[in-house]
Amino acid sequence: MQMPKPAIPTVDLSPFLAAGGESDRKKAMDNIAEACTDYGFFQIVNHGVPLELMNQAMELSKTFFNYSDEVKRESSSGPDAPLPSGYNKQPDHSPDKNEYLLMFPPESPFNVLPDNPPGFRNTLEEMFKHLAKTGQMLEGIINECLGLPPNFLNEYNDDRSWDFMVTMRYLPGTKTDTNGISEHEDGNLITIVLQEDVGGLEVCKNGEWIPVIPSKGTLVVNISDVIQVLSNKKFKSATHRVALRMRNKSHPPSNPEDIIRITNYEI
Ligand SMILES: O=C(O)CCC(=O)C(=O)O
Ligand SMILES: [Fe+2]
Repeated sequence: MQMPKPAIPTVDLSPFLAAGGESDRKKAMDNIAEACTDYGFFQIVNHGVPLELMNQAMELSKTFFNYSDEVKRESSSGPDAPLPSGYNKQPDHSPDKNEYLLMFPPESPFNVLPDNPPGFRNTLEEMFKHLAKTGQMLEGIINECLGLPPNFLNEYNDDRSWDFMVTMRYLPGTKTDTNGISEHEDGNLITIVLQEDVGGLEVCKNGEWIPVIPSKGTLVVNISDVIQVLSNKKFKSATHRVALRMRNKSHPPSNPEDIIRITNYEI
């Protein structure tokens, strides 16, 4: 008999946002510590990012990515830019099949954000602010889970101007070419991913690939290298990848070209 695959745990963050009781908070922290130790990944619900805003960001991203390459490239920072912000597409020879729009915090002078579709820029800026707030809250929680000095993670890098957010579309693969992002670990502090309902994100645990099952309104959190080092490897910076073979009968996306992610990287 085949054993069911283990699932990446989901944690309710409401005790940290509302006036939650101490015991609910402690329970959530224990779940997070266990998830970070076992997988380096967990999912969060009741995180404070409005569902309507997340839906809007996804919808407007789809509209943007459906524009022609020529229009999208109007939001590219160009080869001489000091930083790779704005629109970019992986070159044809790249093993990773995706295109993306990268931004720094809303006030960054390096941002190159599109004017269209209307409201897109503002929506992305709002998403950034919300995810940054969620990131700060998670840093506080992880700080406590690890027993670090109070506020250590929030203060270790108090210059948040290099945090960045990527809105990405995975390109349609082929039968044999299912790679969205090759396996890797993230080099930052923590990463927060808004997965669309098509999934595709997989985490490696003991050599086995475990899918992160998407669920409406849920965000994925992954521990990255900095926390792995600070925790002396207690918390894992897990190897993960995006495999686009979810275009099967069990999980068909409404339109296979609309596989959108919004990912925020706390540096
Ligand atoms: O799109 C995803 O689900 C994950 C993206 C990712 O791993 C990354 O951008 O580092
Ligand atoms: Fe990653």
